[in-house]
Amino acid sequence: MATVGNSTNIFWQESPIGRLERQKLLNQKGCVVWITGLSGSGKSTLAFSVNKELYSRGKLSYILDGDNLRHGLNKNLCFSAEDRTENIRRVGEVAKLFADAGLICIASLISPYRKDRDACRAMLPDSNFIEARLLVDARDPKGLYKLARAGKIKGFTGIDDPYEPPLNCEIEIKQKDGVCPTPNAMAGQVVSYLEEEGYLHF
Ligand SMILES: Nc1ncnc2c1ncn2[C@@H]1O[C@H](COP(=O)(O)OS(=O)(=O)O)[C@@H](OP(=O)(O)O)[C@H]1O
Ligand SMILES: Nc1ncnc2c1ncn2[C@@H]1O[C@H](COP(=O)(O)OP(=O)(O)O)[C@@H](O)[C@H]1O
Repeated sequence: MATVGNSTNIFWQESPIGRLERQKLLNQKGCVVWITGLSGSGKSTLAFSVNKELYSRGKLSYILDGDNLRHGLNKNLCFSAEDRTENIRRVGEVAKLFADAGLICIASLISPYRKDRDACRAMLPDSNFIEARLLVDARDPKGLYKLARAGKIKGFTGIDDPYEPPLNCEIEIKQKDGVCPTPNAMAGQVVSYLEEEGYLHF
């Protein structure tokens, strides 16, 4: 008998087909690529590009994008510190399931708090949490910064809400001479890392 959180009398059920069998089937290793950065820094663009590049190499990945998940799984959450923490916790748990399924799970969320990202890292076995930080000038295609600067959106990350950069991330994507790398170049940096670390083969 076990108690987990608020659940009592629950038992873990182990399937005879496990992570290793699925990884062998897919000829890849499940992991989470966690993309963090300000709104408009290119998280979704990078996620799409990595997803496409992996697809072209016959590798299965799946994107968990903050904006999209707030249309469903996380539609009851707002942008208070408490709700952002719950947002990241839920996505971390879902990402863990996708990695266990053998997929390369690409999570792209602002995830502004270091402790929340570190909690997701701690959910994953071994070193299967790869944190990629986008350190580039944010763009404003949705006009949100303009609204936030005008005081029309309160608690906007980077304006009147905090962003805590990673202290030790696996991948940092930066501008060179003030120029942002192209989406393909950014994705190349991530895919090369996955290749070098052995995630693209079983
Ligand atoms: N207050 C505030 N602060 C930051 N962002 C805001 C806010 N309100 C709405 N949005 C829009 O929500 C998108 C970010 O959602 P996330 O789930 O990634 O955010 S978080 O990780 O919980 O902080 C973010 O999308 P991206 O621009 O793709 O990052 C915004 O479009
Ligand atoms: N590497 C890049 N080079 C040029 N434009 C980019 C690049 N990455 C993203 N963009 C553009 O910047 C804007 C914000 O990108 P997006 O991926 O939506 O960011 P985020 O998901 O972090 O909010 C979009 O208009 C996108 O087309």
